[in-house]
Amino acid sequence: MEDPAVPIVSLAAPEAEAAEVLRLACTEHGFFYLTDHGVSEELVQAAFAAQRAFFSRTLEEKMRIKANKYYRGYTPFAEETLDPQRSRHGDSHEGLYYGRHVEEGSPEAELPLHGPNQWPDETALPGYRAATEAYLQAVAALGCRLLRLLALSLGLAADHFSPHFTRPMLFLRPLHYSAERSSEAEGLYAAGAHTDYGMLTFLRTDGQPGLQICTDGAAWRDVPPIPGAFHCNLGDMLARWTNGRYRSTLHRVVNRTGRERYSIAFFFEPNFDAEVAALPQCLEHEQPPLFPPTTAGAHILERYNATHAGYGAAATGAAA
Ligand SMILES: O=C(O)CCC(=O)C(=O)O
Ligand SMILES: [Fe+2]
Repeated sequence: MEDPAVPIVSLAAPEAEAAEVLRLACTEHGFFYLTDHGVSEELVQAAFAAQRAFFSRTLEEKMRIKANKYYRGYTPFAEETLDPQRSRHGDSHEGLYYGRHVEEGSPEAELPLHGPNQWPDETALPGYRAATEAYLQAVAALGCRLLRLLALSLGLAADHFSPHFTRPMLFLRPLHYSAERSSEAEGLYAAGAHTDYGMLTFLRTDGQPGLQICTDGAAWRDVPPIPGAFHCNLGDMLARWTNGRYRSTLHRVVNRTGRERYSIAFFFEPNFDAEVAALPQCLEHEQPPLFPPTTAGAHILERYNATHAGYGAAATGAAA
């Protein structure tokens, strides 16, 4: 077999071995494939079937669950511009956001991004909610497994990150890319170049190519899907936490096929109030931290505001 584009972390390997592969992947690539992860293919395919059914509804129907003030729900085509510098159009995808359910009126719902999900009508899309929730739960459990390995890979106790994930922020983001070909000349991208904001991202795609990464500041490299594997990558928050030792790598999606594409991203983030400050283990030779301490919530909100046209309006309750 040809060498994979980025390392493969197998959860079937002994923990110490997997942690070592993960460490190399995180320091050199910021991306890896995750295999033997235990999330059943049936569940994944059911989640994809549900999203295809949702995105095939009319715009009017989809807009009934337009992202609310908690930023959960539907975001139409071009609402997101991941690379405002190079893009002259909004990204050619539409999407959805779901998270951990937070009861309206509960103290936690006072926090930005925390609140109830908005689900499409069950009679129009029977089974949609069950398939999507089952997938969300499965990837969240996988996220917890990865946290252990991540801690071990940094030479920390396996449960180091656990206290920061007692009320995690979970963002499930089903995406539907249009068939429109990307054009660098026209500043049109399926998903513009960006780094992810948070801690860990778990991505599945429908098998269509398009995802590219840039690790050297110059060349874009394809990261083709491996059947059954997750694409995983690290976001800026983990780079901050590890004082730059673990990389948050620039990536984008380009459409060269003229075909539609579906993917489901899952962003696994700490509690809103979790403090994110450089780990002492990552401060070599008394080198000062590269970033001031922050909280997970403040960090995420800053990035949402920069990339989502609808976010500010939704969060303040203004008509978008
Ligand atoms: O759809 C993909 O392949 C990548 C999506 C992505 O990078 C993101 O949503 O942050
Ligand atoms: Fe991304």
